[in-house]
Amino acid sequence: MDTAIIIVAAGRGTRAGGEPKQWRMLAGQSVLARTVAAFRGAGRIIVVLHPDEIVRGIAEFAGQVTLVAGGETRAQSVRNALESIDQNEISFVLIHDGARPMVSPAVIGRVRDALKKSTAAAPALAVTDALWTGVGAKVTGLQRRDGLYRAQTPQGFHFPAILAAHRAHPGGAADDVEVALAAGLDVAIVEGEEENIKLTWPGDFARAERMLGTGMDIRTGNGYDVHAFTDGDHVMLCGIRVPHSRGLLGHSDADVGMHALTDAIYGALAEGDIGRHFPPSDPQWKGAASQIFLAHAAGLAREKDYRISNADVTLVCERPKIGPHAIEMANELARITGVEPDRISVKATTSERLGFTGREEGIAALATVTLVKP
Ligand SMILES: Nc1ccn([C@@H]2O[C@H](COP(=O)(O)OP(=O)(O)OP(=O)(O)O)[C@@H](O)[C@H]2O)c(=O)n1
Ligand SMILES: C[C@](O)(CO)[C@H](O)COP(=O)(O)O
Repeated sequence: MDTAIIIVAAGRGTRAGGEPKQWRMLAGQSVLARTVAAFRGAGRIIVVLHPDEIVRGIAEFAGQVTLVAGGETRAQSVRNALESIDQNEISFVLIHDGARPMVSPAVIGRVRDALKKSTAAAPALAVTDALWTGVGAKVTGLQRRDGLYRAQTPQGFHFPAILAAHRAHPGGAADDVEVALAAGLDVAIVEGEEENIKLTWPGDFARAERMLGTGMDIRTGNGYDVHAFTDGDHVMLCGIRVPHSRGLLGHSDADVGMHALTDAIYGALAEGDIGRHFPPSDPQWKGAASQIFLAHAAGLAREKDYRISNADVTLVCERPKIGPHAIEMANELARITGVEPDRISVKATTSERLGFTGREEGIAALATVTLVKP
């Protein structure tokens, strides 16, 4: 193999906090293991580790990679790796941050291809946001963005050229393109990828998990409620006043469908039930419109970054007939919860005249909800 891959992972990850970021787990694999895996088959892999972590590196990568002790700075870590390479065996080097585990074969391929024509090549993304200068959280001026790029790795080089450039450099370069430019090398820009992020700040890990599709949290909850009939001329069901020869008995407006849905949301959030948030012993909820309860549960879900993916409510009664009102009911539940109407279903069934609903002593309702946190 005439290509060496240098993966620098000797930093302390102070901005990310906690354990050095290369060792943290990302979707069931350490960041560094994921980065190393991305380069398997692309060349001879050299991993640069903090001197105190060489033993750990041997345990994790024995026989798969060559380990080199890093230096005080990124540039010094790269230099240590370059000096360890035999010039007779290697023609090209790709230098990559261990903290960029999301690098794709496409980006690696583009850098390698560009080295056929250029002594140096690196991936980057053109700046798309407007750029300002600022002091103390105040905008002080504008910066043209034409011709500005965000640099990524792997940065690729003809080996003798980058070795000489590093030997000649005074140190302190942010990356190897800076070292190459200082030595007068031409550097080709190839297309980078948004996904090729460098894990730098604490929030970057959740972002990477989301990109890998493993950060999604999906929860389901169910709710069940019953209210007995009493004297009256209407019932409130899923927020709709339905004329009927009887009413429903309850502390609030006895909207059995809305209560079941509210409890389903609380259940998915592991937040108890309506009684916990709106105690029946509290006189202020006497005769209350149940949309207060549902809006509270939906708001709690939003506060916790969940959105309602869908909800399904089933009303169990012989009468009144629900069919003519079902769409209006679903629309009302959608309005209160703030979701699209086609994500809410309201349907009904009789219990074939069996049991308390069959004897028309009351109405029962069941609800299922799915909450998603992306
Ligand atoms: N002395 C150093 C410093 C950094 N790196 C590596 O260079 C890459 C990019 O650096 P950065 O994101 O700055 O990592 P850290 O130096 O670990 O982070 P921080 O600056 O937050 O401490 C990382 O993979 C890091 O491990 C290195 O090998 N040797
Ligand atoms: C090498 C690099 O990742 C290219 O974008 C970057 O320069 C590293 O910068 P940092 O200052 O070490 O975060």
